[in-house]
Amino acid sequence: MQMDTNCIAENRRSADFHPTVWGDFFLSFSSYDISLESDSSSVAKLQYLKEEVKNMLQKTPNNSVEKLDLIDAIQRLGVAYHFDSEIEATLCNIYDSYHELLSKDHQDTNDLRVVALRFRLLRQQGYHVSSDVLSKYKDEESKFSDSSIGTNNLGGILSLYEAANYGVAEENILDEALKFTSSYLESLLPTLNHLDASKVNHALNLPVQKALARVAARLYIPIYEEDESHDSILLKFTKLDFNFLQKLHQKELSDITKWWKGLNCTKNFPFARDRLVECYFWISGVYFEPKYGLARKFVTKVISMTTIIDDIYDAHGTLEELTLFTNAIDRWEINEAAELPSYMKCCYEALLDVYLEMEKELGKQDESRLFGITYAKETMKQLVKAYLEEAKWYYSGYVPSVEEYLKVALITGAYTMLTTNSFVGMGEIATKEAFEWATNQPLLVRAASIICRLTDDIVGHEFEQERGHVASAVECYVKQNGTSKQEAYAEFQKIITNAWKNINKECLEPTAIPKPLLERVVNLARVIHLLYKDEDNFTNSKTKIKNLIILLLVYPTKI
Ligand SMILES: CC(C)=CCC/C(C)=C/COP(=O)(O)OP(=O)(O)O
Repeated sequence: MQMDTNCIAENRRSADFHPTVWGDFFLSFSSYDISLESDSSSVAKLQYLKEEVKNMLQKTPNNSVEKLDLIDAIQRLGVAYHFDSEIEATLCNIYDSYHELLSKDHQDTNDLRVVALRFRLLRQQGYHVSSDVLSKYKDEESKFSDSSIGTNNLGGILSLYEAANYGVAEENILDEALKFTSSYLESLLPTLNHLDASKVNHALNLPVQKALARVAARLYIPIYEEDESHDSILLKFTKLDFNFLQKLHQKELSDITKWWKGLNCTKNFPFARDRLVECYFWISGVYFEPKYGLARKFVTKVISMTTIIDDIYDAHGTLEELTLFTNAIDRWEINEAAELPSYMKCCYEALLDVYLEMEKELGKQDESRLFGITYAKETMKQLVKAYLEEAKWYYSGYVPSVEEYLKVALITGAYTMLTTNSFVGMGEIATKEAFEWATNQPLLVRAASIICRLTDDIVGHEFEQERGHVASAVECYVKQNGTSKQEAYAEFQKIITNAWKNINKECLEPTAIPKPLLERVVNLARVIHLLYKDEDNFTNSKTKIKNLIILLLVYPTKI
């Protein structure tokens, strides 16, 4: 039966989200054809430079400081994906001779910059090397201090700071190092020259461990260029590669914009956030490499639909409609659409189409890979059931305990759904075992979900409460403990810090599932750090995220 939505329309909440910043802007990039690039001179140049960098990697001795610096630069510049096997082989070799190296009385082994860099590169690669190696940089009182580290040792402090971000639980020495270096770097800022200040600001804003590869690369390129010690071949290769990928991303976004226009959001979902480009930015943070093009397209569509669905549950839908919608999703059957009010029907059909299209695309490649879609749909069903649970709490004015809230709100953060959906287009590496892992709340996904939920609640709860929204973690905490909001924020920050430590731990060998899959989850957490750390830059997308999108997806880097 078709419901009359007009008669209850006046009771609906509205959040007054600002309209899309981008409109049809990316449609203009429709003519780019990557296949035409394959014989062009710019691709030949790119290939040539790539070989040069590879040669450089092969020629530089593994036990040299130059090799560590080269790997660090390649990773920071966002081109490590071209040299995965070379970097893996080098770091494996360094790890094998690590203890021997440390026991030798060698000048490099005492240089904090080098010791902390080697430690970090190995941890980043998943080797659980001991942080005790840093204890010799403490003073007699067993504290890090400027005297123990040496004045004028900016390189050493920066290197220690980056290393300290890779701590796991109970690694007090890294906690102390992070605390000391963060405040020391802050205090140095006013005294530094332009280049050093840029390095410090970059590190404080986006430590390597929390940085999305493309964002970090785009911001690091000018810093690297300004540094006289840069390698000009690597720099040239990085810029060409950045621009080449940018064109590819523009074309993908153009194609997805065509699909989005077909949904006519302004007419069909005027109450919802129209954030397609921001969603693409989110998912290209999860994977940016060319080989994940199909996966990117699929998950961008999924997350854009989820944004509309979230706004239906949080604001526009009545409880009766939401119950209908949840049941229809649970049955996942196109005929169910007939039972829904027209705005929901539109959304339901579009959502089912997204999965159907992916099923067809995957089926063309390999029928045996379709099982991933079943897992992906299942997590979408769980997500809307949790949305409904929150809507019921809202309508009954119920404020749960923090524990009860998180049981539901870690699902409504949508990171289990996005993790699972992000595996679908990743090919053979995403086995049934990997999907089982993703859907059973493993520690890594739980940690990313905690970061997502608590960061979002800290920055968003006031605006949400004003417009009428289920209690967030902040309201639940305050009610349960009779404290101030500030105390709740402080407690949640501690939980977020621990969640990052769990992320670090889960990325150490031996990992539960292959690392390229884990990387998606870590990147999901990194997106939150970037977009939600200070405010909800996704919902209010006119400033920070707009500028990042301009840097990443509009203007090429100057060659
Ligand atoms: C992770 C996903 C799916 C992102 C898509 C956009 C989205 C729903 C963001 C969170 O919005 P919100 O702050 O309104 O979320 P909530 O209503 O859960 O607080």
